[in-house]
Amino acid sequence: MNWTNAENIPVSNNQDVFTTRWRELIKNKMNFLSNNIDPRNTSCMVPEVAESWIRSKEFGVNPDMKTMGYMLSTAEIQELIHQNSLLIDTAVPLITTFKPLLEISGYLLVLFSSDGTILHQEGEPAILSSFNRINAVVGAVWSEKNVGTNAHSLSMRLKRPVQLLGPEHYCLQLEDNISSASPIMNEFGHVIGALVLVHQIRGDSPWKNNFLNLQAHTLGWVSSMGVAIEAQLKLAQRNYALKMTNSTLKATLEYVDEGIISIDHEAKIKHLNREASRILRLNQDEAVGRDLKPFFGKQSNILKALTSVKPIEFLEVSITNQINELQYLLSIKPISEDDNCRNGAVLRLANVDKINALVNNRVGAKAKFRFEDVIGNSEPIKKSISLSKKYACTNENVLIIGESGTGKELFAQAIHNECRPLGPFIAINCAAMPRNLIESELFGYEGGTFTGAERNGRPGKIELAKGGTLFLDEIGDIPFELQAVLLRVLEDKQVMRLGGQRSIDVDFRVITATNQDLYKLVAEKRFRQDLYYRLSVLNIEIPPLRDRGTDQLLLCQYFIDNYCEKRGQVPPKLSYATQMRIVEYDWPGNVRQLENAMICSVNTTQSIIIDLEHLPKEIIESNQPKQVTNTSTLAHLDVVSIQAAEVNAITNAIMRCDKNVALSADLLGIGKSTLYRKLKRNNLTHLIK
Ligand SMILES: Nc1ncnc2c1ncn2[C@@H]1O[C@H](COP(=O)(O)OP(=O)(O)OP(=O)(O)O)[C@@H](O)[C@H]1O
Repeated sequence: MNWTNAENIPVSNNQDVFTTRWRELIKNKMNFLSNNIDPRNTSCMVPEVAESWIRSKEFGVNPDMKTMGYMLSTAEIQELIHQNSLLIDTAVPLITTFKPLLEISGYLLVLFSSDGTILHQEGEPAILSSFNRINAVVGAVWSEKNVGTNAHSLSMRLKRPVQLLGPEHYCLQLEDNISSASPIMNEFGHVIGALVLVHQIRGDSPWKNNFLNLQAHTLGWVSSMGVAIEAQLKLAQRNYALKMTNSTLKATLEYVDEGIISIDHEAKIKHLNREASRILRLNQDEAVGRDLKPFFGKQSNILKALTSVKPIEFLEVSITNQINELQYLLSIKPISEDDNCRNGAVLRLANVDKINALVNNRVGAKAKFRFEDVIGNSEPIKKSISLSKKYACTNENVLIIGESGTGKELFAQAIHNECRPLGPFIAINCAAMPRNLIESELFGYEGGTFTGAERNGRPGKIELAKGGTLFLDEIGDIPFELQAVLLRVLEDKQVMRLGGQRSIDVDFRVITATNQDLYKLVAEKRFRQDLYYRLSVLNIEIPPLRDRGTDQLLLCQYFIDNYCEKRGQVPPKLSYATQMRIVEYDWPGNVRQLENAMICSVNTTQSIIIDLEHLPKEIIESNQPKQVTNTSTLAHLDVVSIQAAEVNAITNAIMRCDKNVALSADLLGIGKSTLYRKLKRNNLTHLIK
């Protein structure tokens, strides 16, 4: 039907407000469309509607079009539905509840996306099919740009409910409708869609009906539906966020390699991660609701802590599952609403072995030397290396015998790295440790064992060596009374802490070292014979430095190069006389003494030569030099040639005399002209410039 001619509308004497408004609107639209008369200047026009008419005209919308909007492609529709899934899932169930009412009342309820595309609609079959005829179907885009002024576009633009009365719609096809629209906004106030309730007025003279009351109701209805959808959306969004947080938390907990258990106020399991279910040997379903207390046996302090409001940190506990008893570090964080009432707690179980490995790593309980680091080509050292390599991969205890500073620990580390490189290397010097501490150091202690001890107890070095090597240096100095305990640990491979009740399994290898004659100590009853035999299953002797021939000079250069490299310095060379003294010297302190002597010499010399005078005093003044019978000892060495010695001497003198030629010549015991000649011959004239 066409109501665009206002003159066709009969005006009766008792014409009501509604009819008058309808008539005026038609008149205005005709004036605007045909004569371009600005609709904003008319009293019956809502300004926002007038502006929308103007925009619609500017967009080039044809007010007489028969089918409205345009269709999206199937793929575009799928994408749109996916993007608006939360809105659709929330709004459609609500719209559906009104379906029976809509079907008998001549109404159509339509859900639009924020860009004006139809997402869903329900209504009376007659109105639905009449709207379908003008392309009001799911996937059709009905924006202001292509269908002109309409209620849903205006409500989304103005962010408030809007009602359009028949001729207020821009297109003729919509003029027999009263449309009430409510925008739908998300929690951030962004418009995400709109809901429209359309009432189609049928009959030839719609203006005769007073729809004022109806208008008020429909606008109220659609607005409250909009509010309800928004509330549902917020809830759905929160639920979604909560779900996401929950699954992120779950994934994080699964990833953590510690056992995490949450319990209620009675210590019943509420949730546990994969590691905890592995520790307790319970799958996650059977664990929920189970009492956690039995897993801690009779450890009364833990049983109390499980239901207490006080947190605990890193308490050593043993957990008994169906198969075995395991050591863990337990932390409990109570969850309480206030200080006195506890709702539950979260427990953390950290694997003691992993923590020990971490601590060992951090405190440097690692062996850094390998056999490649053992410097020496002499027959005696080559023999020690080859024997050590043979013994390295057996699991037997090894006793290393050698004078002080010969490299016993170096060999122990190399043996460890050959077969247990990933395990800890725990070294104890039995001579350096106070007698009263050595026992607790070795075996550890339980909490409260003695005054000054840590409250929670502490593992001993033997426990820390689990999976690796325990290196007991100067084993001859271990107190006699401890020898029996050590023997038992070595035999049983179990350790009991001081003050403890339970034995802890320890798998480790023992390497001992001594510079004493252990068998003599046995004869003197200062060392237990049974322990001696247990420790010395395999023996390795490290030769003293004086028996290693030219290894001494190899070691010298190795230590000089190493030291200078660290300091970014050019390594000096040993003069012939220095080399002679080094091989003659007896080296009572062995390699350690030689290393220190080289560090001292590098620091003393100011030049590229280490001369006799730069060696430590005891070596220079040593009055019992070892006789070098065979000068071929030095033959393979980097012996300084006479010319090189001359260059060194001249360089040295000129540097010491601050480039003063006369003084330098004096110092060298030659004349000035001879010095000039030598400088020239050796290409050293740059030194005096
Ligand atoms: N053959 C070698 N090659 C390289 N460095 C060595 C060699 N022998 C010993 N050293 C070095 O000499 C120093 C002393 O060695 P180490 O501590 O192993 O001797 P030790 O016999 O265990 O001494 P002590 O009897 O005093 O315990 C260390 O810095 C070590 O790295």
